[in-house]
Amino acid sequence: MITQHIIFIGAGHMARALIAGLRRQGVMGDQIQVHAPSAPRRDALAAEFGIRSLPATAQKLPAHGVVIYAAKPKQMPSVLTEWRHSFTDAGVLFLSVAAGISSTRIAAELDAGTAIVRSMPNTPTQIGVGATALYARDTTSAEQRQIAESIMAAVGKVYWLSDESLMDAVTALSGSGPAYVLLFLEALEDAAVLQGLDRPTARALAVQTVLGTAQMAAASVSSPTELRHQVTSPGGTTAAGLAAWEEHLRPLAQRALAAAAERSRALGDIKGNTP
Ligand SMILES: NC(=O)C1=CN([C@@H]2O[C@H](COP(=O)(O)OP(=O)(O)OC[C@H]3O[C@@H](n4cnc5c(N)ncnc54)[C@H](O)[C@@H]3O)[C@@H](O)[C@H]2O)C=CC1
Ligand SMILES: O=C(O)[C@@H]1CCC=N1
Repeated sequence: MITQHIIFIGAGHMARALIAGLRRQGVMGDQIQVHAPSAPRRDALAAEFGIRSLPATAQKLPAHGVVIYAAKPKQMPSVLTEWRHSFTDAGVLFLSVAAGISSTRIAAELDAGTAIVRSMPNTPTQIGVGATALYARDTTSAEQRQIAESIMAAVGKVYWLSDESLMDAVTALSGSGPAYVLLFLEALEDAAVLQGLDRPTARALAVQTVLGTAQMAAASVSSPTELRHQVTSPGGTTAAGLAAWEEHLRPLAQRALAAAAERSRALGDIKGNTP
């Protein structure tokens, strides 16, 4: 059970996905507060989820609270400057979801000894099926690691990394991944419409096919390759379709993940990042 007070800095898409997931899991509205400069944005979250809405200005943190950094990477320096003195209270955990920003960088801006966990969740957390990678600095106690894990496990699957440099690859895969899958769904839907299906039927069949296949892969001990062979009759329709996919898909996946990982590394260069 999550009993800690959870303080969100940032009221955007990722904060909303996490808050929605935590509330669905029974975390109480009065355990969660959200800080952001835009009152309409944070007030909308407060109204939707029954949580507290507060300005972006720093305030005293509750003992053993968890601060979830969910503003943009480029806002991290000014936010840390604003909040750094609030972290002097023992037991507060800083849990970042920001792409690219290393825990070493965060630690340099906060009191030595502040507990820091860096994470990379994704938007399916909002319905409890997220994928989150976590990395803890050695200033983080076993109990605080467990708290970070409980928060992210409440909204999906959790994977610990022992090497923080892998976070860029994780960001490229599961952090950005929902957008790739959604683009794939759009492309399948449009291609099916081109083949004559009406749009609602095309969309429903595309979504159910991706969902069912992902569930089958998750439930199976067989590899994706073995499962794919079960679908592929010699000389059949699947083999014909796969030949077209094979021409581009693997090199494209490599290019896409390399580009996203490179962008993650660039976001970590706080002076050079733009979004
Ligand atoms: N959207 C996604 O799928 C994922 C996003 N992330 C990370 O989550 C973070 C937030 O991303 P999004 O929610 O997509 O962005 P967003 O643009 O939707 O939200 C950013 C929020 O930060 C707030 N903000 C700006 N300045 C602030 C300040 N000084 N103090 C407090 N709040 C401030 C804004 O008002 C806004 O509510 C980023 O660091 C991103 O790298 C991580 C995983 C997935
Ligand atoms: O696009 C981004 O930068 C963020 C990080 C992972 C998903 N969205």
